[in-house]
Amino acid sequence: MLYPQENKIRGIIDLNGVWDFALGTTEEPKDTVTLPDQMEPIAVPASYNDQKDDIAYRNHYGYAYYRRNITVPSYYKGQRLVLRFDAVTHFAKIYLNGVLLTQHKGGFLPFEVDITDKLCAGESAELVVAVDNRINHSTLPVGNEEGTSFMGADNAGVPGVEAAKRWRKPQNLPNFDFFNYAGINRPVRIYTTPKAYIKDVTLVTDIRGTDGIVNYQVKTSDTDGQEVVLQILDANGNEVAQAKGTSGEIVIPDAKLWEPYPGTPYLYTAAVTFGDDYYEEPFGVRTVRVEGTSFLINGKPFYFKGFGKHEDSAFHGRGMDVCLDVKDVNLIHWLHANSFRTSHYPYAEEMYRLCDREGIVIIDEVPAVGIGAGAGINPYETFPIREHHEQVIKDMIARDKNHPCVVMWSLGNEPDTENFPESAYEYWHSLYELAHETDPSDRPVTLVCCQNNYEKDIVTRSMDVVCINRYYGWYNLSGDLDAACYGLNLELDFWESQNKPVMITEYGADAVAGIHECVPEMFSEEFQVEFYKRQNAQFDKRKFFIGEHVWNFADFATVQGCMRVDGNKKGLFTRERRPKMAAHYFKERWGEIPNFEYKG
Ligand SMILES: CCCCCC[C@@H]1NC[C@@H](O)[C@H](O)[C@H]1C(=O)O
Repeated sequence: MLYPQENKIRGIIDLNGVWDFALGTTEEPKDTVTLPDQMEPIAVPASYNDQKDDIAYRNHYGYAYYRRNITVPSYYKGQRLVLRFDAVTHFAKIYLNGVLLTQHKGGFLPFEVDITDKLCAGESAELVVAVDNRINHSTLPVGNEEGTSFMGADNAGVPGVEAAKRWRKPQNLPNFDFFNYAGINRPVRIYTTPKAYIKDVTLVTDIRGTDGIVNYQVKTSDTDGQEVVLQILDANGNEVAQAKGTSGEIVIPDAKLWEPYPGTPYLYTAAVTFGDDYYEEPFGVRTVRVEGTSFLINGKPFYFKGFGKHEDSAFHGRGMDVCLDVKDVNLIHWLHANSFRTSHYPYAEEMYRLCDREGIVIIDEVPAVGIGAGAGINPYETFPIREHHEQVIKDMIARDKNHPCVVMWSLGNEPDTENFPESAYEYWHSLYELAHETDPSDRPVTLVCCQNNYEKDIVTRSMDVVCINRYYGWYNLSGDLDAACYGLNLELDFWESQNKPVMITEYGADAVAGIHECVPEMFSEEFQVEFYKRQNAQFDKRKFFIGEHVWNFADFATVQGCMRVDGNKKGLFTRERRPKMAAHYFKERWGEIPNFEYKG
């Protein structure tokens, strides 16, 4: 799916700004919608939860309604009009002049609808978005349907507690550790194209000697066979190659490669012309593949230095904030980091475009988090999520397939892979194959694994890269870093025998900024540093170990719970991006670790 673009042919009508808003109920609006008289202001894009200090906003459960008028200027007469939502979390029903236009399930990927025959140039209409924030066993991310949220506490069996759980209003119980922010979290736009238009562009790059190879495919609307012309422009806008036809191979002589920062992330542009339509797609010439226990970018063994992140900030909630994205990218450079995982959902397209430009490597993850319910319930037999899971994998790859910064797909985070190993293997291996089949560039595919019995888990070892989340010394052996390193090394011995590249995709300790101890203790900044120092020393001894992603880049919001101190405090930075001691530690450590050939 192409990102909306304003150029010499295509136009954009920006629908961001202040809309009207009202909380609804759990009753689903049908084919028509009527809105309450009283509505309040709401900013788009942003989650609605923190835009008003009102527990009803914060803890809402069910539908919420957004409304605004839209107008198509008359100078777009004769153009095709497309209404595009970059993300509405989690389920959206879109109404034009009160009549249902479309609907979409999934809160982290774009959807669009052609409104050419619904709204004429020079006309206005009322646009209404009904958004449902409820999560359960059929959604991704997964919500618990009874009991508690992830890390929630309970005293099951106590009469008063059990009665209160039956008495209380239905509410979201996230089976994941991030606040269930909801609403129109990313931009809304109408974009225009000619009636005969470019539907999609696919670019697969390779390196042959000093030449760059671009295998391309251009999909177009059905028309009378007008010609496709594809120009490759260099960073100065000069044509370096050209091809005609809807698909083919283009050679870029002496190509400049896309290299991760502090290398040069050189970007070319594929300028596509089809009839009157025109679209420019930036791309980079680079290769990615796994070879033995190495992860090769441009044929060189890459070492991941970075983190799991979140789209999370004050006021915006999970709403897109390009200022914060630029700030975070600059902090990534400041840390001498080179990568991050889009935990636990695909991020806004603007962040990938920024990382393409800045040479930051991304592991791209679908919102498949929370697939597990303990040893008693087999989620693979009871959670109705398979079809939706396949859809989000296809949609993520369709959206992000041309980004040079994306080097691996993650099928999900911390599912249950040990209690029902055969069911788990069948579920995840078929999704692994689907991702490989779907990606034209056939990137490596992984699944991020939770701290578990790695000897029983037959899924994690079957991935192209073993990605483990481990909390030795935090969630187990708490505070005892000697025992933690002993246990960690036993597990690393196991992984050494698997002959796969292994990276840690999460490890960390909550540190409340400002808590200091001469003798490091949990929740102090000193302990967070000591935790990393000790465990990194173990990783450094293992050549098959190809990366360290700390959890998390920054503190972030979660549901309330007795294990969360105003959210999750495992950040290297506070939520306001103030560095803790651990940020300074990693800046020094990562400043000494090269992107390539680390450990020889
Ligand atoms: C009991 C062991 C579970 C460890 C799971 C650790 C969790 N991984 C997924 C992340 O989204 C959480 O924030 C992280 C944590 O809690 O800080």
